[in-house]
Amino acid sequence: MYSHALLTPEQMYRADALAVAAGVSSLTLMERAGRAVAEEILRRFGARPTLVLCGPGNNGGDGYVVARLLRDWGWPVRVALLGETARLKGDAAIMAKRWGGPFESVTSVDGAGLIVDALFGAGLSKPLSDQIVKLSSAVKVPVVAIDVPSGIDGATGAARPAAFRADLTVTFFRKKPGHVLMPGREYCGETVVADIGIPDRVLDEIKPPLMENFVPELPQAGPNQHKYRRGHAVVVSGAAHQTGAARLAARSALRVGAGLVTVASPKAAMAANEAHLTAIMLAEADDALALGRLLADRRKNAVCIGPAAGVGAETRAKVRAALASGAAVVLDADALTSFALAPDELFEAIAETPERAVVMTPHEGEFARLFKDLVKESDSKCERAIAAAKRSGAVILLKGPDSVAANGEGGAIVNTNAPPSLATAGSGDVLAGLLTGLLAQGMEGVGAAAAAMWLHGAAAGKFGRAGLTAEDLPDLISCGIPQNPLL
Ligand SMILES: NC(=O)C1=CN([C@@H]2O[C@H](COP(=O)(O)OP(=O)(O)OC[C@H]3O[C@@H](n4cnc5c(N)ncnc54)[C@H](O)[C@@H]3O)[C@@H](O)[C@H]2O)[C@@H](O)CC1
Ligand SMILES: [K+]
Repeated sequence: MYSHALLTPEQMYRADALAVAAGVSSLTLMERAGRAVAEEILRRFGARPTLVLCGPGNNGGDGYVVARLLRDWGWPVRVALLGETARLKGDAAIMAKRWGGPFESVTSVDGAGLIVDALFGAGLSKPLSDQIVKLSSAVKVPVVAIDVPSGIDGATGAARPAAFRADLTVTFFRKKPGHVLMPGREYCGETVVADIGIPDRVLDEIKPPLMENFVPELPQAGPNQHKYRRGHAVVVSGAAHQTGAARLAARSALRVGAGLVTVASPKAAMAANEAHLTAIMLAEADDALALGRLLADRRKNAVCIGPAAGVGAETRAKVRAALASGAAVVLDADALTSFALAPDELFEAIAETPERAVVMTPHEGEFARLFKDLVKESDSKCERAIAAAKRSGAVILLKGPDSVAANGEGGAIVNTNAPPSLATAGSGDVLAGLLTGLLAQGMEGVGAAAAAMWLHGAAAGKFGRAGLTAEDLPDLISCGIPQNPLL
């Protein structure tokens, strides 16, 4: 159940402690951790002069194990220690003794063909010293980081100045948020999760609420399926010269399996929409009142508003009409910005019908407009999204290379399959459409958000060459949606 879980450093300490309580000694965990790192190194690199940089805590302890094993396997290994051997404690002191070789001070990386970064892991608590900053800036050879690259916050992915840039990071039991959130993910290079014998059942006690790439079961059309049972999605069109975004969203909703999709268009944009739509239906809804009337038909069970909707009172009124309809609502782009001066009005309107799903899909700029005080550097992207979900009563899909979907109960899913090619005009409209299509098929909010961002990334990944445009994306969804795309 917790195969996709992410553990904060605190939760990882707890997992270690529960494993120890269950009879695995902490020294055994350290030996296995170091062995796992050494084996991953052996798998990727030929023997070469290796410098293991060891810090004062247990991350350094893992480093001594790596040094001993590589040396025993015939590698030329040096160990540099930050601090003094006399001050080492517990398991790290034991492993330093078992290394049995000389200790250098941490002054230079000259002569090394590979660096093992065992300076700081979960225990990083302050900025890197000038001495370490100088050292990390001088590294020109491959770096293998133990647990996390030194200088990266395992809980948030934040990078201290001159954090180590690893080619490979080996962590233990489960990834930490810092391995998947930016910029941490970039500093980790390839991340490998090693099994060090912590039993999975410790997670039943910890109940980690954060996950990576978790996609719930997707809706499937059965043999007796009828289009009216697959939901009816409505996408609100922008003005006459701003209709493309809504059509991209509408096409995506249809591709992802909504039974019917209607574009609700202002009168002046009818001709433009009509000229471009075939399988997707078109209905005139010139103002909020008309949109409310259209949505009074309860078979229309999911609405998307925001893509090129325009910023202002008209969009605010349409958002209120969508929220009052009782349908699931996706609020994107201009629908969010329209409430920048009065976010509480939006949250109050959401609170009026708490039983239906509302999902907001802000990028960082839109997020900052609605949740100014939640933009704190010390908080992880997951914490910010969860806090925003709690305040707004909506599921928050906070977009970026590390999109996060969070609900008000404190759960969050980080998506890591999105290639950089998704940073293209209209890509967000497709995401909003996928989400609307999944909600129309009855998925609950955070599940639909997780599935939409995963399918979005997977579609872009399938394109597999330069030149991806948002128009390509809906058709790449059509390659069949497996029951669980991660299997
Ligand atoms: N039983 C366990 O808890 C296990 C822990 N393991 C390893 O243990 C690590 C955690 O060990 P620790 O909790 O000892 O933490 P660390 O080894 O990450 O660092 C803690 C030490 O570094 C100092 N420190 C922190 N930031 C500093 C900075 N910027 N400049 C100078 N000194 C700084 C702290 O004062 C403390 O002495 C994990 O990352 C993992 O590598 C593994 O051996 C697996 C088992
Ligand atoms: K490290």
